Amino acid sequence: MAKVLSGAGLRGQVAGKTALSTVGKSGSGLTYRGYDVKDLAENCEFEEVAYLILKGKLPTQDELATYKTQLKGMRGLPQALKDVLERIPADAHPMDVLRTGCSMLGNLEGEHSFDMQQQVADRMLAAFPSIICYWYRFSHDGVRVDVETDDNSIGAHFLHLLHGKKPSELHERVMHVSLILYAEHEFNASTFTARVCASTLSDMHSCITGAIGSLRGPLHGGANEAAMEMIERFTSADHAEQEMMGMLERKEKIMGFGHAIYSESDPRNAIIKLWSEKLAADVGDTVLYPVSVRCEEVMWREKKLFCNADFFHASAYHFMGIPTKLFTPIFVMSRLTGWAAHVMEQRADNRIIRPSAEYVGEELRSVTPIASR
Ligand SMILES: CCC(=O)SCCNC(=O)CCNC(=O)[C@H](O)C(C)(C)COP(=O)(O)OP(=O)(O)OC[C@H]1O[C@@H](n2cnc3c(N)ncnc32)[C@H](O)[C@@H]1OP(=O)(O)O
Ligand SMILES: O=C([O-])CC(=O)C(=O)O
Repeated sequence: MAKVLSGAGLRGQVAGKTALSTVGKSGSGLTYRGYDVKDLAENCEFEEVAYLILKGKLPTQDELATYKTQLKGMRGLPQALKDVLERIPADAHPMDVLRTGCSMLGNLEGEHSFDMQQQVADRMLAAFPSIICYWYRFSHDGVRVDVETDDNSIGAHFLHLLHGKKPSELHERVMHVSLILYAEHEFNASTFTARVCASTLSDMHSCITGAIGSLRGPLHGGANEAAMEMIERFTSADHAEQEMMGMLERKEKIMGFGHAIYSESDPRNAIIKLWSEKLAADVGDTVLYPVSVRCEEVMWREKKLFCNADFFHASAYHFMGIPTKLFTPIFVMSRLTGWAAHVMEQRADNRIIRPSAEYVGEELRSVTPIASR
């Protein structure tokens, strides 16, 4: 049954056109340029999907190899950017680091013409894992990592920089799947932010910096971190159930559940849940995965609320040894493709986005001189 889409938050309003994705349409729940996300997650690497989203078609073997080589060559960071990253304290939120990193990159390598948009998007795709890991390793371990790795994928590059060693095949595959699942999602809040910014004919770095700020909130991308903070407090499935019942009674919001558009399930959940289960077996987990499953059961039984893409990402990332505060930055590393493609789409058929407001303030009145107020 489709969700009734109306009311506050612009729900149900068509705010523009897109050829990039469909969300919650009958049949396959999520498609990128006509391909079901499940199909893409089963059969593709993230770089193929990034190419699809940014350049409009799935690459051939040769095109993919050339694209990956090109991205590999763009992983380095200018010294001035490294200097800025070294000044950001260890207790900063990594999403704020990425926001600053993206903005600084725009100062150093600005988009001077829209002809550069593809190149600027590719550069960010290659540089964001370097930015986040350079800062993380410097501020937490006092190490200046060499960000120019020869890893064959963005996900492997990220895990290599983070852990100081190449990831296992399993972890690299999970990163491909995760980055594919997060890559694009129509007019969600952060993408809409990017499109509003693009509609003023602003530069790509400004659009992406704004989008990072929108994704950071716990009602959007920040939910994967909030979900992790919740599930790690539970010591067993029964304990999880008991605590969740209390939270529901107190009408607390439970992060990682519900969705603005989907009504019965988020198609990305079943996919990442399966990988979380595999990772749980790989690390011998007997707590976090069963806890997560019980949370899912309780929320459906009590509220008919389902896990969104963020919920099982929490345990999956945790099993790969990724610190919780880096969860949402990984979302950025992926969603960047959707954001940039939306910016390009907006520019190709632009009118400044400027809705109207319903005025609910005072009627017209005159100013009382300050001495008489
Ligand atoms: C993957 C990337 C994403 O951004 S997915 C979303 C990530 N965010 C979260 O997980 C945060 C928790 N979820 C929420 O806050 C909402 O479900 C979000 C996603 C913001 C959607 O909001 P909205 O469209 O307003 O929800 P709704 O109209 O379906 O709400 C109906 C009633 O159910 C409630 N509800 C909803 N979600 C939760 C939840 N997670 N925990 C507890 N209650 C929830 C709403 O408050 C609403 O209740 P009521 O009718 O106002 O009494
Ligand atoms: O579409 C939304 O509102 C949020 C979401 O799931 C996403 O951005 O992936």
